[in-house]
Amino acid sequence: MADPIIEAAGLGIRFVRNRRRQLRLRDLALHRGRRGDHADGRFWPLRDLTFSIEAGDTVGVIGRNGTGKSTLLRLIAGVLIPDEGWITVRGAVAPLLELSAGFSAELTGRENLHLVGGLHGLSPSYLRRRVEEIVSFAGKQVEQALDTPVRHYSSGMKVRLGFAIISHLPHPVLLVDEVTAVGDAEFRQKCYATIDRLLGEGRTLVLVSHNEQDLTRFCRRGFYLDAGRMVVDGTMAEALAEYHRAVAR
Ligand SMILES: Nc1ncnc2c1ncn2[C@@H]1O[C@H](COP(=O)(O)OP(=O)(O)OP(=O)(O)O)[C@@H](O)[C@H]1O
Repeated sequence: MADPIIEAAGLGIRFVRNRRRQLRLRDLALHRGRRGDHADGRFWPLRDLTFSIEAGDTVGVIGRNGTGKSTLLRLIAGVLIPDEGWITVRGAVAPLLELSAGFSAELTGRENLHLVGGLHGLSPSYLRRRVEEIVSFAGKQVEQALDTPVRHYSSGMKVRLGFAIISHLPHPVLLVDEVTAVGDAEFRQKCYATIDRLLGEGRTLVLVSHNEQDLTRFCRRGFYLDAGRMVVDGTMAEALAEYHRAVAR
């Protein structure tokens, strides 16, 4: 059998909160005299995660706010480096994460398309051949503003262009973080149709969402995270059931 496309063991990462900015009298009283992760602002948003994902798996990640879901996607994307354990991804990753985050405000839509596409490993000739298709996918407004600096784009236009670029990557691993929560109804339909098409091609999906319909629609498998730990690695229905039980407690 082929090796898993994503594999992690004992995976953990530590963040440091900016205590100067966040320090409050209440915190001072709470932490005085105590030495621990939180006392100096250091904490583990994710710890001790062990899992493997096979090519073609569709995994939904559920959990309360701030339990490390987006951090997990950023570790898979290679944007963050673990402090403990390891993670291996055997294939290129198309990250539908912060969709307009990589854009340079002073560059035009067209220039950003080449920049971001290039950063994700697409060759200039491949990009030139696909520009029309990508731009038409992004919609009329973006098409008309293609040679305007991105700082004049609305947030919806930036997200559309970002989605159009990333969804055209041929990469086998697709990471999606609440992308269907942004944009209007038409954009959402486009997102759904695109994700369906990409999954039909056998891509591997890791989806973070609070939208249970989306999770159930796209994912066979489910991870339920709580306080940075893996509580359930099972079917999507099992992960959702445990999450509901925890929320009701
Ligand atoms: N760069 C960072 N530096 C310090 N702390 C961070 C950083 N990024 C995230 N955090 C903190 O790490 C924890 C996990 O954040 P993460 O975004 O992974 O949670 P999440 O489960 O995706 O939350 P949500 O459901 O609200 O999107 C949170 O406490 C968050 O405030």
